[in-house]
Amino acid sequence: MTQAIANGRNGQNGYHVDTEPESSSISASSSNASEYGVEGTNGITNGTGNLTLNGNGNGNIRDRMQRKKSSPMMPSFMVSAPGKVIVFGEHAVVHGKAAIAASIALRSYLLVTSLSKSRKTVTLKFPDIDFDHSWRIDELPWAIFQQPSKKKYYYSLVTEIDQELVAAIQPYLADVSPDKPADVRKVHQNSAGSFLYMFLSLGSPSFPACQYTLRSTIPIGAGLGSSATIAVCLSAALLLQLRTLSGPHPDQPPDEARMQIERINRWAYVYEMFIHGNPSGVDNTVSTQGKAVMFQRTDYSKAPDVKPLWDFPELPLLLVDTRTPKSTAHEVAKVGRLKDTHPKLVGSILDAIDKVTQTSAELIAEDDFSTEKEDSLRRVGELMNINHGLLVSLGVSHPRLERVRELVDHQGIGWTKLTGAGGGGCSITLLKPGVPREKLARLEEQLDEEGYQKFETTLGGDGVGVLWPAVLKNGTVEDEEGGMEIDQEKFLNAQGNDGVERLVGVHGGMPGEREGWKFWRVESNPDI
Ligand SMILES: Nc1ncnc2c1ncn2[C@@H]1O[C@H](COP(=O)(O)OP(=O)(O)O)[C@@H](O)[C@H]1O
Ligand SMILES: C[C@@](O)(CCOP(=O)(O)O)CC(=O)O
Repeated sequence: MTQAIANGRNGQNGYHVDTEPESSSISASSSNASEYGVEGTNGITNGTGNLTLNGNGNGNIRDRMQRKKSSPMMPSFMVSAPGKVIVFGEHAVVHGKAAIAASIALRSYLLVTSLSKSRKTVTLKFPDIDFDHSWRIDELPWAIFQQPSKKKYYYSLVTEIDQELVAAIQPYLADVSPDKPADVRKVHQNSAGSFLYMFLSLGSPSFPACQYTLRSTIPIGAGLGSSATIAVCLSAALLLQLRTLSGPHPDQPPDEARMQIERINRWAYVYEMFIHGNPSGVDNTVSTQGKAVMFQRTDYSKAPDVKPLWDFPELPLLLVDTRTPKSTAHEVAKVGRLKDTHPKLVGSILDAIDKVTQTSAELIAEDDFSTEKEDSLRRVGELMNINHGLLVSLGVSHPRLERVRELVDHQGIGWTKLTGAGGGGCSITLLKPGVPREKLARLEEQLDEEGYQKFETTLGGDGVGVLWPAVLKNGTVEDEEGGMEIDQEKFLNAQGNDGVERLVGVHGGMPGEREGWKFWRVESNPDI
């Protein structure tokens, strides 16, 4: 049940009391407002049992709002989300088949800084892609987003992008990066459009002025889900600013944590839909939840089936970036066209990929499966090779990916498949046990000479995390008692990926956990 409560100027402040069907026990104000000592700007709580409505839905609320004190600014905070590899099932997953994906240690980091009320602007600062733009909040097209037939809430399940709303955003993209080359400008406008769609859907004209500064250690457009990490970071940040998330905190019951993750994931998917058109949602799901998942979306009007694979093995993987840019939308559309032209044939290739995914899930669930056993690794490796062959037949490989197979598989070093959309991007190799060190060193040299980038990464880390407030102990002279505040300048000045990791990383560039970052942990819930 949803009761939208206007403050007398229908929808002007976007105040609403939401009783989420599947979550009526979780309050919109939740524990974090008090936990973090934040008095919000636009939250009216439910779940407290003391909020009543009169006939026109605004009486008591209006009284209270008139009495509402001016609220202090939110502290700066950070959100982080991991990239992913698809181990089995990319492309087939767009057509309703299962895929297995796992999070990786490379992550995006978003710093949210509040501005004084007089500023009234919202800013995106994405230095990795040289994008910086501000909008005046009160000039944005709120009216159309808040029409009763269009209005969405933090818990809404949005499964398609509304083209009328997209059209309403267009004028606000016109002055985005006017001096950049057309291709760069398109990327910036796409980022801006996705953000505005989510901001306007969730926010209100009274949303606090703020800046979103993003840095990422994930190569862009390489098949490691970089766009999904941004989607997840922005979704979590907005929902936190609206105080519609509880936690994360260490004692949080797993089913409450699951609900928070579900909310973040739903809105991250909206961002991904805007950027990609027809994404399966596997990237944002694994980025939100972390670890590894078996994912399937048979009906695009419903939420996907997501089965966490808590015991996903720590496979010895080599991740290689071809450094050849690709477009996910382009590769997905190519497969779609091939399917339209040869429905039966492509249908059976997609079925075969599904079979590979299912077989691998069964294999790694076997009691005697072990990453120490050659036979176990060989069977997974063979499935990866089959999956790659099927992707080749769908036309989504690339000569640079085939060259990795030549250098690695044909030398007996491992089993390789492309990961993500293909057409460039990255490959993953499952390394054969017992390959001589010299052989591996030669491979690394050769990859380096040919302009490939190699990543050593672990699979299955934490999903979306929050650092609230943005204060960390870095063991430097800048640390005051209680830590060092991460401000925008420090964040922007961090040198390269290592600098970002050292300054704000969830592990601080070291093994183990760093104090400060918190995660919604859902492991112990057997139902998801
Ligand atoms: N570090 C970043 N900063 C800003 N935007 C980014 C960043 N990384 C990715 N993006 C956004 O994501 C898009 C790439 O997404 P996509 O093609 O799906 O690649 P990937 O395979 O990495 O997910 C970029 O065009 C840009 O809009
Ligand atoms: C090809 C696809 O299965 C994965 C795309 O991954 P990426 O954008 O290359 O990280 C598309 C999707 O699942 O939406």
